[in-house]
Amino acid sequence: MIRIEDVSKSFTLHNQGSAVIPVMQGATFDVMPGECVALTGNSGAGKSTLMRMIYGNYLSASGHIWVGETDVATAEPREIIALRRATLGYVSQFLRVVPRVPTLEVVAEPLLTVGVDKEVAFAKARDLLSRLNIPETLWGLSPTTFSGGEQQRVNIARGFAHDYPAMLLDEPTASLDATNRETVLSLIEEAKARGAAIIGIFHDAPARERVADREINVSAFTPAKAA
Ligand SMILES: Nc1ncnc2c1ncn2[C@@H]1O[C@H](COP(=O)(O)OP(=O)(O)OP(=O)(O)O)[C@@H](O)[C@H]1O
Repeated sequence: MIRIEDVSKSFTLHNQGSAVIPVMQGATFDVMPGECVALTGNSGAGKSTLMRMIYGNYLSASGHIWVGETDVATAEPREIIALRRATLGYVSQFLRVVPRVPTLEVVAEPLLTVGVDKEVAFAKARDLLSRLNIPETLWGLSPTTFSGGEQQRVNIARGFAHDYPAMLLDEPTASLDATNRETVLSLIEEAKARGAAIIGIFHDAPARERVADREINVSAFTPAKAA
């Protein structure tokens, strides 16, 4: 479902004499439907950079990033938008929403966008919000004023609303209490069971050991330091 082929990346620091910093070289691996692969490696190894390239936020310098039939490395912006809408989900650590939209709508929106019936979409949103212990009294309010933990749980509910065939998870259990962490791990297990291909960064080692089928140490793709 996801195939990374010989991907490399360097950053050009335009404000520092256009210094070019190579951060990745020859990244190659794939993720099958129903499989969860955890990216590991030291801080600075390039885990987040790789996730951003797969989501199409960073352009890779070379190689291919297949998500289903789309090569994110060479896709047009409109193809990436279509991919994100139906195929590739991304649960980041922070919620970014349009102000004044009620929580229930924020969570149902990914389903409404792919044409799911309004009642079905809102029923799914209610179910996820209850599972993540967001009090019903908050569902009609915008999450902009919610606590950090509440926003994170709304973000997770939104990220799991649509059954994406491929998902990127950036520290999905970070700073959650034990009950909500358990719910998130169950959501990941359910997504795998329905065949989603998942790539995640989990600093929470027990969580990683539970949901990940394989680990890819991104340090293996760090370019050798220039002599
Ligand atoms: N936008 C950027 N401009 C310049 N350099 C960057 C940029 N983003 C990342 N880097 C560099 O790329 C390297 C990889 O960073 P990245 O954030 O991907 O690491 P990471 O493995 O996710 O680390 P952590 O576990 O600390 O989050 C680092 O050396 C970082 O300084």
